[in-house]
Amino acid sequence: MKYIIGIGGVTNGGKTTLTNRIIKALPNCCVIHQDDFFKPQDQIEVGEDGFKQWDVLDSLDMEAMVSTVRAWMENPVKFARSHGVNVTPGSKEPASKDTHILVIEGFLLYNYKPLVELFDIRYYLAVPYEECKRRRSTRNYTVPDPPGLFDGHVWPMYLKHRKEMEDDGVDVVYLDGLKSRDELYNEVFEDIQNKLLNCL
Ligand SMILES: Nc1ncnc2c1ncn2[C@@H]1O[C@H](COP(=O)(O)OP(=O)(O)O)[C@@H](O)[C@H]1O
Ligand SMILES: NC(=O)c1ccc[n+]([C@@H]2O[C@H](COP(=O)(O)O)[C@@H](O)[C@H]2O)c1
Ligand SMILES: [Mg+2]
Repeated sequence: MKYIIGIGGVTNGGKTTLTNRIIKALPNCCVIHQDDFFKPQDQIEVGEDGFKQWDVLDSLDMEAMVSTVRAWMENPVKFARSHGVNVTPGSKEPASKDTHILVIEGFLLYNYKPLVELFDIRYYLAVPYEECKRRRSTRNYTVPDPPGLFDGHVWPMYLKHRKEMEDDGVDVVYLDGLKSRDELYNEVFEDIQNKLLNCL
């Protein structure tokens, strides 16, 4: 069985932190980080507001990202081996036989049609404005945020994409990013275990 899990939501919601714990706990589990698909800086458009438009689908090579997901779907064992993931042989237990899991994490997972339909379950981490702004101010991206980027571009784009996703009726499981790392991990891990058992 193949199972694709999305961990999406707002920047600094805790997606990467949660993902890194979840993938360690699941068997035969590969991961794809959307951050790895940002286009080079010189290809990022500058908006009328003067800011580089990082937080839009055009800043990402989404075709390459979907191709990577499809490569996993076609041959998860080959994908795992070529990405250094240990593949354990299918045990005789029905609950673990030939189960392959892919976790995809990123801030714009559910606004791109060819990707959104590939998920078996979609988690969505959210944190309020003040906390998001506070966490973001401590982050060091490969390209540092210029002054005013959060209020001028990042937060408005988050609200826009979230509204589009909700208007499109995308089915997501909301997670409260204010909960502790442990609480989030336990909640999501338990939910995944139950979903996997229901699938088998
Ligand atoms: N549950 C949490 N509670 C408080 N801080 C968190 C939590 N999860 C992550 N963080 C912190 O918030 C920041 C962003 O986390 P990160 O996992 O990189 O988020 P994202 O990938 O969604 O941008 C980091 O400084 C991280 O240590
Ligand atoms: N990885 C990069 O090359 C890069 C560059 C500039 C901004 N960013 C920021 O990364 C954010 C998405 O990543 P997180 O969800 O982990 O915060 C976006 O809000 C974007 O502004 C990333
Ligand atoms: Mg991240």
